[in-house]
Amino acid sequence: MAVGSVWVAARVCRRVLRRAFSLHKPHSITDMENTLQLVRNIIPPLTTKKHKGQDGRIGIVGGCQEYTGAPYFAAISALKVGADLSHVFCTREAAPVIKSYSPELIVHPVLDSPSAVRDVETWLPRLHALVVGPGLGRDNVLLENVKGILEASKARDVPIIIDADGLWLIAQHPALIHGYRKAVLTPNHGEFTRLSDAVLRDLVDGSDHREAVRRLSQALGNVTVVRKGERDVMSDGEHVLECAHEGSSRRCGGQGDLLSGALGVLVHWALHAGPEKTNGSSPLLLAALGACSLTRQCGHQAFQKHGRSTTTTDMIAEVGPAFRRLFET
Ligand SMILES: NC(=O)C1=CN([C@@H]2O[C@H](COP(=O)(O)OP(=O)(O)OC[C@H]3O[C@@H](n4cnc5c(N)ncnc54)[C@H](O)[C@@H]3O)[C@@H](O)[C@H]2O)[C@@H](O)CC1
Ligand SMILES: Nc1ncnc2c1ncn2[C@@H]1O[C@H](COP(=O)(O)OP(=O)(O)OP(=O)(O)O)[C@@H](O)[C@H]1O
Ligand SMILES: [Mg+2]
Repeated sequence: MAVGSVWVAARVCRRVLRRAFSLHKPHSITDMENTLQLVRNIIPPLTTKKHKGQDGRIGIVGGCQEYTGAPYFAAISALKVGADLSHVFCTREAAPVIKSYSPELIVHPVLDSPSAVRDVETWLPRLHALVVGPGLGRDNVLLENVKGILEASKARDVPIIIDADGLWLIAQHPALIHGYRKAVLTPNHGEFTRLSDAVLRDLVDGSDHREAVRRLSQALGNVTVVRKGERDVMSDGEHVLECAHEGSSRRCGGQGDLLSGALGVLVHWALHAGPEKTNGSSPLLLAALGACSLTRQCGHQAFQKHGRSTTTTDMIAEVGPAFRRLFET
C-alpha cells in the first residue's frame, strides 16, 4: 500500500474509532486512540520463528443434539482470528456432525461421557483458553460435567469465556465463577437479565447499561462482563468500556458465537502480551473491546454484500479482511 493510502486508512480508522469507543468518564480522542492501539499491541507478530500452537490453542465446550452450529461458529472463528488449533468438546452424537462442517477442527466426543471431566482435564495443560457454553444445551448431566470442567480449569488458571448455556449454569451457581479474575462473561440481552436477577439484590436502573454491567461484574467478584447489544458495554467492576462500532441490522443467530470464539484468542493474546504492552489496562477488557469491534466490523462488511440474507457464515468469511482493516492498517 502506498504511504498516502496508509495515511488515509489510518485517518479513516481514527474517525471510525472516535465514533465507536467511549470510556466511562469523558476521555480525549487521544485516549480512545490509545485504547485501540493497546488492542493492536497485544496481537502477536506473524514470524517464521514460531511453532504450531504458539499463537493459540483454544477449546470450546458445547455442542449437543440440538445445537451443532454454535460450537462450530465459535471454534472456526477462533482459527480465523489467528489461533493455531481449535478443539471442540461436545456430546458423542454431535461430534460427527461438527466434524463434517470442517476438517480444521479437532472434535472430542466426550461431554456426555461419565469420564467427561477427566477427558477434558487431560487437554487443559495444552489449552490457552476455554470458551464454555455455545450450543451446550441445558441437559443436567452435561451441566454437571461442565461444573467439573470449570473447577478443573480454574485450578489450572486457564482463562475462561462463558457464553450462552454456560451463562444459564452460572445464573444458577454464581459461586462457580465468583472472583475468578481470568473469566469473561458474554451475555446477550436475555442472559444479562437472567444473571442480574440471580445475582443482584437491589434493582438497577435498566436504562443505565454502564452502571448495570459494572454492578453485575462487582457482584460476581470483578469477573469481566460484556453485555452485547445495540452498544456492547463491558466492565471489570471498576472500569467501563463501550463499543458502538458500526455493525449491521441483521440479528441472525450465531453472531454471539463468533464473538466468543474470537474473544478466546484475544484473551490469550492479551494475557500473554504482558503489562508493558497493555500499559496497565485490564487485558481482559482490551480483549473484549477487540472482539466486539471485530464482530461488528464483520457484520458491517457482510451486510454490505448480502443485505437481508446475511448469515453468520457470511460474517465468518469477513473475519480476515475485518481484522486487517481494524487492527493492521
Ligand atoms: N446454529 C446454532 O446452533 C445456534 C445455537 N445457539 C444456541 O442456542 C442456545 C440458546 O441460546 P439463546 O440465545 O437462544 O438463549 P435463550 O434460550 O435464553 O433465549 C431464546 C430467545 O429468547 C429471547 N429472550 C430471552 N430472554 C429475553 C429477554 N429477557 N428479553 C428479550 N428477549 C429474550 C431472545 O430472543 C433469545 O434469542 C445456546 O446453546 C446457543 O449457543 C445460538 O448460539 C444461535 C445459533
Ligand atoms: N441491536 C443491535 N445493534 C447492533 N449490533 C448488535 C445488536 N445486538 C447485538 N449486536 C451485536 O451482535 C453481536 C452478537 O450479539 P447478540 O446479542 O446477537 O448475541 P447472541 O444473542 O448471544 O448471539 P447468538 O445467536 O450467537 O447466541 C455482538 O457483536 C453485538 O455487538
Ligand atoms: Mg448467544
